[in-house]
Amino acid sequence: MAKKNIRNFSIIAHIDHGKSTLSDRLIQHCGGLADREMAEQVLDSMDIERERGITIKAQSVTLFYDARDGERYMLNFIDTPGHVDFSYEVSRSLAGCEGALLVVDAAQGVEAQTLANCYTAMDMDLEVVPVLNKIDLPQADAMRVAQEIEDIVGIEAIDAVQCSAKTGIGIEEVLERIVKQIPPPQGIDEKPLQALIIDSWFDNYQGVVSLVRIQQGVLKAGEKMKVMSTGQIHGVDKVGVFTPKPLDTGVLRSGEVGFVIAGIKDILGAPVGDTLTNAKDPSDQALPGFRKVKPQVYAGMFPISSEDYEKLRDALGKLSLNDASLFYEPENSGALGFGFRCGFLGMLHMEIIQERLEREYDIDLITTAPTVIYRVTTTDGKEHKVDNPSALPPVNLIDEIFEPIVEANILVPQEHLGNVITLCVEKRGVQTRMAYHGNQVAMTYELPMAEVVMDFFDRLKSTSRGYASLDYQFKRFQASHMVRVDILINGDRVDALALITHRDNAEYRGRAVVDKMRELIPRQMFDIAIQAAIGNHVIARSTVKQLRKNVTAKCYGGDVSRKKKLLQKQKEGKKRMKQVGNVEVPQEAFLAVLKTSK
Ligand SMILES: Nc1nc2c(ncn2[C@@H]2O[C@H](COP(=O)(O)OP(=O)(O)OP(=O)(O)O)[C@@H](O)[C@H]2O)c(=O)[nH]1
Repeated sequence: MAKKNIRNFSIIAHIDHGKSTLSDRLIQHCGGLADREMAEQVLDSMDIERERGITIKAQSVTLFYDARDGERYMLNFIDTPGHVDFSYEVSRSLAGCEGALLVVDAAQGVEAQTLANCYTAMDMDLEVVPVLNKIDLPQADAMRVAQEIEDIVGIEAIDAVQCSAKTGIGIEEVLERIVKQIPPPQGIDEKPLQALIIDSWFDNYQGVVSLVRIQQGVLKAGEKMKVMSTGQIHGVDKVGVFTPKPLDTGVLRSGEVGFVIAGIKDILGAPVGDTLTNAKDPSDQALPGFRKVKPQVYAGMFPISSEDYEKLRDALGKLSLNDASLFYEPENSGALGFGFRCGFLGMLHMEIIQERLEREYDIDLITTAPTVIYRVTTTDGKEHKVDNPSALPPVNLIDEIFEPIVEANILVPQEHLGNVITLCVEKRGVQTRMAYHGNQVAMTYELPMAEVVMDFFDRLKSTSRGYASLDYQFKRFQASHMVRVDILINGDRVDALALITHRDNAEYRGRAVVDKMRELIPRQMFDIAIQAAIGNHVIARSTVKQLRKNVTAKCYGGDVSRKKKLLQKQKEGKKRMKQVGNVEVPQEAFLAVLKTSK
């Protein structure tokens, strides 16, 4: 395809503004799928994504569009995730594009997440094309929302295309705008190959599949390619595009986006952000790649059954291949045995990884309370990074603890402003900016990251009836009065239950965990004391009273088989327990800490 007839674009949209529906419509309009195949949304391909209705991994699809000017165009659409946890993946997808559609729900208006992603696109010099979706809704107000886009985003939007991805109105106009407004890619086929790896994933039959954007040169099946960071050389087996079904084309030229399969079996063989080049005539320069994202939330993941340890290591390895932000290293806990300390972008990311491990890899897990990274200076003048409460130095050696602070941008309609401000204050937030745009209020807060990553997003949504939206990024470390709260069971400190919290919240959280544990730990043959303590100072305590439990007492008579069955059942129940000293603690109790944030 001539370069002037290629368009590479992404869609930027807030969750639920209709990105998936619109992309399916575009695919349908260009004849990529039969009607019956449209029943399933195509681009959200992972099970979990479909169930939660959110888009996580970048995917791509190549469409052929016969435009009104009589020319045929190749449209490469690269999907982007919409959730606040995944904004780094957005910049990854955008790196393969010259333009982006900014899809805004014509009833809801602009939301914070859209804003952040839009600025990323503008920073990368992409052409941003506004699209007002859902104009079929009676409450849609295209003029108001167009004005909002101009005021808040700062791009021209008065003659923005209006469409309904649901009914199909305006879809052809959207395609026309893509062709007219987004510039074609640059790049010269005759130069040495440079292909940027946008995404890589593991396919059980074909090995590693990579989605690439060819910046210059040509990538051909049958030739040899080199992975620039490692110098490894592989024979190129297959090259093609997703239409959305994989279609072998045998070649990808500069400016094009498609997949490459080169029999790479090692899951680290084609890292995202790396550059592929031709082995015979290599480029001497790698592409800039992506900003490395650092995990922000850490938690321990332990297999319930210790036999699953190797399986867990293998699964984490596979998941981290196309998820550069997933971090893991071995961790050993006194209470939970061998497992991994894992780092995530946020709580949603953590939940998704946990679900995938349980569902796709069939591993039962215990996850410990998530924590952010603290910077700790000790009296010997050293500085430590602490991502695990149990690794916090003893109180008497600590000089100061610094906690991460984020800058959060919040957009909220005026009627919910009071509630949102109350929430931010409760979360120790400090307002730094506030501006009115029509009915919307844009605020900037500095908030402790620990407060934001826990349940802030959910609380924000519920306190504003779903209307407030949020975007945040790390700003700096700040000295804070943080303490470690230990949980003791019959005098034994349980490392997996320790948590770091602000001194002002310590009593509340200690009390909440102790109460929750008391509900969850079953009575045993002796009293169980549960305590929360800061150093040696106990801040909350509670007792699970003893009970002599005789499960077989109900079986009068000599029915041995029934007695055996009951004993067997009791034994199975025990498998889901962890032994702490002489106390059996059920798995749910380890999760209690998660549910007691304030
Ligand atoms: N009335 C109306 N509803 C629409 C339109 N487009 C999408 N929807 C509905 O809006 C909801 C969200 O649409 P999705 O396409 O799943 O939204 P999304 O932005 O892809 O969401 P994520 O995948 O989570 O990023 C669905 O219930 C759609 O049926 C439209 O033009 N009109």
